[in-house]
Amino acid sequence: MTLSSAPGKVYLFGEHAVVYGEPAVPCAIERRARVEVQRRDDGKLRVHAEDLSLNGFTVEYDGTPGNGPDVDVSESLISAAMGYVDEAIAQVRDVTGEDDVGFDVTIESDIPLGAGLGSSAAVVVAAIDAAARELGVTLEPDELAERAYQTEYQVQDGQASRADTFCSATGGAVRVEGDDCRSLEAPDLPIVIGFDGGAGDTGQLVAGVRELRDEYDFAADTVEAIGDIVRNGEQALADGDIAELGRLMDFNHGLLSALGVSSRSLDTMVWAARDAGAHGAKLTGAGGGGCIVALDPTPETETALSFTPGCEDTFRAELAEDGVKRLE
Ligand SMILES: Nc1ncnc2c1ncn2[C@@H]1O[C@H](COP(=O)(O)OP(=O)(O)O)[C@@H](O)[C@H]1O
Ligand SMILES: C[C@@](O)(CCOP(=O)(O)O)CC(=O)O
Ligand SMILES: [Mg+2]
Repeated sequence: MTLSSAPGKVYLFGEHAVVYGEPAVPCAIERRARVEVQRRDDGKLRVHAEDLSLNGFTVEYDGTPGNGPDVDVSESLISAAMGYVDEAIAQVRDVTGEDDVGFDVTIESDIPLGAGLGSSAAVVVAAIDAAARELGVTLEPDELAERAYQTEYQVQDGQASRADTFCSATGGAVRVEGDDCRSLEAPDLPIVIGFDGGAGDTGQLVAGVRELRDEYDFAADTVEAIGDIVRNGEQALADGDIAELGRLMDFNHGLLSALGVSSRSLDTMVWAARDAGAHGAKLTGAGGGGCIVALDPTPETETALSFTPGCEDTFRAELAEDGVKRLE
């Protein structure tokens, strides 16, 4: 039995635009997915994921073809939900050369699904790390991040950046631009998260931005402008200038909203945070629903969010210094 964990993340800046080669700065947070893996010699894949619910059902899924879970939902919905784990195991079979190996996989996570906190990347990083180690192969950080990226790339139909997976694998604050991935020095940031209880479909939201960008030059310019915000943001981060970081986050949210990936509840939470005196606030991740990230060293934003209709949960997030952790 082998157990690894990996953190989720928030985007300080640059989601979506990073898919088209602009830089982005995500930051790992102390909310983790833990994946326990046990080798099976019958080649089957059995996945137990308590937190994975489809239309209100919690499923236990045996990945064997023709042996789907006993719930009243379509096969396509199930494969959409299980795609990340299936592909992560395919990457492990490939990297170890053990094409026919099977696994029992148990996933436990404190990261809400589809909410912009990178649950998919955390599950994928921890699953690849644990399954490879279960077969006696300890992956170097670069190889682990690359395999995790390939997993997201496959599942999201070729529309993924290296940002989430690199950040989850290495921890801390990182900067990703195309295939250039590096760690950044970051001050202690007063991160507050608001969660509307909902989720967005990353693949669909990325596809929507792609269509806008293909159709309108001004949408392509908007994507480039997000890149400019990120470059300014890096400087503000290096200077430890929280007020400037907040202003740039506000601007970034406006441009994401223009690209159609915000929602009423995300906007409501962003405004609640701003009204409470946060330095800045924006949606994080793919959008459509899920989480916002705000910067506020005082308790005001958390208090305001806890009274905001549509905000289901609010909490402070510590920067996760460590990426993947090898637990057993
Ligand atoms: N606890 C979990 N158990 C099993 N699968 C998970 C878990 N958390 C995330 N996943 C996988 O990640 C998907 C959500 O990823 P995504 O849509 O990219 O949102 P995000 O990465 O913002 O949370 C889920 O549909 C599921 O496939
Ligand atoms: C929209 C995007 O930039 C980030 C998606 O983040 P999340 O899966 O919503 O946490 C897509 C990507 O970078 O692969
Ligand atoms: Mg994701």
